[in-house]
Amino acid sequence: MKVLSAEQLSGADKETIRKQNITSEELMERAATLVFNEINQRLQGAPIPIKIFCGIGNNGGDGLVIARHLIQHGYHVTVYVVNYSDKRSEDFLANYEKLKVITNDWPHLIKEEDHFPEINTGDFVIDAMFGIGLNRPIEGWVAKLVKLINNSQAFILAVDMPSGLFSDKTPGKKAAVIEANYTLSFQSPKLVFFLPETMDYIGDLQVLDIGLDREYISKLISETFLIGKQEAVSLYIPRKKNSHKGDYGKVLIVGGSYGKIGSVLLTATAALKTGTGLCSLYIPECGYDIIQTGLPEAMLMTDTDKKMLTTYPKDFDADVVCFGMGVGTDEKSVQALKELLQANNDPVVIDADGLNILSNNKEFLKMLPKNSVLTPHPGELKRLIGAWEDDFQKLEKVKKFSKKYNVILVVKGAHTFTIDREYIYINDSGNPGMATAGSGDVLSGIITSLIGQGYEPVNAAVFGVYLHGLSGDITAEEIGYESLLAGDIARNMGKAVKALFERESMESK
Ligand SMILES: NC(=O)C1=CN([C@@H]2O[C@H](COP(=O)(O)OP(=O)(O)OC[C@H]3O[C@@H](n4cnc5c(N)ncnc54)[C@H](O)[C@@H]3O)[C@@H](O)[C@H]2O)[C@@H](O)CC1
Ligand SMILES: [K+]
Repeated sequence: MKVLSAEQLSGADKETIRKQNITSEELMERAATLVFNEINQRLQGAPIPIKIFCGIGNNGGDGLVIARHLIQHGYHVTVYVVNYSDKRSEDFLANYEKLKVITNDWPHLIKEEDHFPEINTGDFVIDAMFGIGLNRPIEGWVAKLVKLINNSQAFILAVDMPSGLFSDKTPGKKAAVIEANYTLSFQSPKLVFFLPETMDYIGDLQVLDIGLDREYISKLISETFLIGKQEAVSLYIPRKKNSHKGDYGKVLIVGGSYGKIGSVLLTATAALKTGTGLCSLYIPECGYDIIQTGLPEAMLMTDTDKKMLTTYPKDFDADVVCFGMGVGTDEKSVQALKELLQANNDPVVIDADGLNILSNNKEFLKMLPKNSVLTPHPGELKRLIGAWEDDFQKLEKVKKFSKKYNVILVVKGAHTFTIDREYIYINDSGNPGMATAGSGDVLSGIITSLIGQGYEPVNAAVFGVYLHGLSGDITAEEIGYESLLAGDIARNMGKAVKALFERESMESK
């Protein structure tokens, strides 16, 4: 799904109004009615107090439409107009008049702190103060109102986006932003919904298709995509009946050191479980028995050093090489990575200490084969590209790095971002149970495996990240977050691939 900017959305808005020959008020009616339907479906007429806070722009207009439908369906509604300015939008005014026709309970005007209502724990608050039109931070008494709502413990539903969030920049740590429990957003998710600094404001997210012109949207050039099940399925390459193990990649995993052999074991298990035909490992000698016992399907070569990697098997012919998990950053192991980069022209996957070695030896970056995949967590990313001021600046820095070195970065987080030059792919699978040791080793194994099976490196990264999250979701469903182990993610890869094609799970994400 395309993640559109505020400009693109308002363009689509205008084109829809023109092509469908409707007014902007009718479009507002359509969008806000969808929000009402969602609320009605969930509340089923429950007599809980609903407090709707409307701004004076079109987000506020949505709030008024929602209020009208709720009142007409017998809900207990109180409407507040957060009157921070007198410049009410036309569609706000039209709906203000319509509301007056159906109720004697006129909206309460809030113009200062003294007008604030009481908000209680059991209230259902609808935040329709600001949407994509916010262009400066919320200040003064409106900021105080936002804090009052946040502190109330009431359930908060945000319309389009939580008030206080911008679509193209982060609001800053001290800014007044609604902390929603649920966000119902129109037509397209916004980039800020997925950034580490701002994702917590969103709560659960649902995107409503408000029927903006499909043709116009399909022609819009977007550089940012949300990857859900549908997008993931489209990347899958089916296996041919007439095939043999050589068709599914000869993978080489290089890593491990004394005390960290488990990492390569996880990577190799994940690679084989993702469908790799032939999996070989190159590890320090101390890991020999561990790997042979733990993963009899894998083949093994050992370094002459007992405890760490010192060299790279230059003559070994692999389709794809993965380097870094559990390696450490000893000078001798730096040499191993250097040899690997000198010997390889095909894309490689670099993770963990492999990334730290790159950060400590920036001259290696130019040696990375084109379209190699780097999989940093936030700490490793900082060492690689330097510190950033906010998440938007981070994205710009990563794009620049990706372009400069011709590599793909998998920036790991609650929503993992795969960045290929100017393109951003935001992953929508996964859960907090996956924040566990070895989860990243498994991800590297999955991506490496897919590259070996013939996926383009960027597709391997995007699809691999999705499958990794999906396997984590399936595992968490079975055993909960707390006891989820990285090895479980690897072992459940088969279920994840199967789930891609199951009807009911197609609908769930
Ligand atoms: N396709 C769409 O884009 C649709 C948009 N609709 C709604 O329209 C919203 C956008 O409406 P608007 O553009 O009127 O903007 P908003 O309602 O988000 O903001 C209201 C106005 O407040 C002013 N403002 C901005 N920052 C302020 C601040 N810090 N303090 C005081 N005033 C400030 C701005 O001039 C802005 O026009 C969307 O978020 C959505 O809820 C819907 O009605 C349906 C269709
Ligand atoms: K809002």
